[in-house]
Amino acid sequence: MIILDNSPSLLQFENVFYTYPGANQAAIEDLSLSIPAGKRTAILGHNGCGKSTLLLLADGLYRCSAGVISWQGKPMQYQARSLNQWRQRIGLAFQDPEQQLVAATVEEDISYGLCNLQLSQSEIVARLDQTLSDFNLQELANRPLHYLSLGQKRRVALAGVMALQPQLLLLDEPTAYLDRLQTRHLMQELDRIHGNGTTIVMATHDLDLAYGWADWAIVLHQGRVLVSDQADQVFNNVTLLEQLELGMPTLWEIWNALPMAFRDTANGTLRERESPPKTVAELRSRLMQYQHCQ
Ligand SMILES: Nc1ncnc2c1ncn2[C@@H]1O[C@H](COP(=O)(O)OP(=O)(O)OP(=O)(O)O)[C@@H](O)[C@H]1O
Repeated sequence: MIILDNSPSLLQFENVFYTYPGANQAAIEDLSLSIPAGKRTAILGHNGCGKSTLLLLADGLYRCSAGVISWQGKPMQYQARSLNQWRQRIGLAFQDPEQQLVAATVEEDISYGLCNLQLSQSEIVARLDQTLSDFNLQELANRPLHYLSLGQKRRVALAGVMALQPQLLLLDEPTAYLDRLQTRHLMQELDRIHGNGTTIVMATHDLDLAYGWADWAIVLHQGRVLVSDQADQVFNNVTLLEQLELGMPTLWEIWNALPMAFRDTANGTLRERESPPKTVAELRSRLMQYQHCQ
């Protein structure tokens, strides 16, 4: 079921197909979706369901075998010049930052993309400085990339994408291999980026992460969209998530395992069902509120 959001759509896929050379089955099959502007969209699904392929198609790195991919209604053109413009609007951070980083040092890598935009020297320097500061990379600016940890490489790769000031940021499993602290830092960076007006799409199989972060969710299965809807609606669709064996977000499960009385909130004389909490802090605060009322 594909629900259309009221927000204007930035990116649309219409009946898109993609088959890898030599493969006998399509990785993306008759896929239609719309990415709402201003939202945090999570693309969910098992390994191999087509998340990375979808993002590579969205960035124009792969060309669909059939169907149309459009930006605000204008179909993607695959000539080098059009693709260059396309990629100024849409930035993609790869699952593996090693595939993204091309230069010798942090500073050179971030400058590389800026030089390709043919900006003036002063604009390049200004954007480089701003990006190093935004991503807290000043101390690493001259560090060779091969000396960096994976988490640092991810930060540099994301910084390189954001230096180009895209309107839409695509992230492929951005928290893979990151520890909890690095994940927290990344999510804070994403909050800042989103707060500055960038629409974000994140492909992930981490349901807990998506649950706490997304306001829109798309579930992929075998190269097709099964559902595209408000994240709360998707996470409340127990039948679908269980059928796909995707599991349920941990906080959602804890909340629903609590006795009914915990889950209702006093509102005057009425008691209303609250929506499940999105963070552990929210859950704790609601439990304390409940104990306080007893
Ligand atoms: N280079 C390739 N050549 C042939 N088939 C590929 C290639 N890359 C991916 N595939 C196949 O395409 C399908 C979709 O893969 P894709 O990497 O897009 O899935 P994914 O949802 O991103 O998986 P994961 O969560 O493991 O990253 C899978 O069946 C995969 O085996």
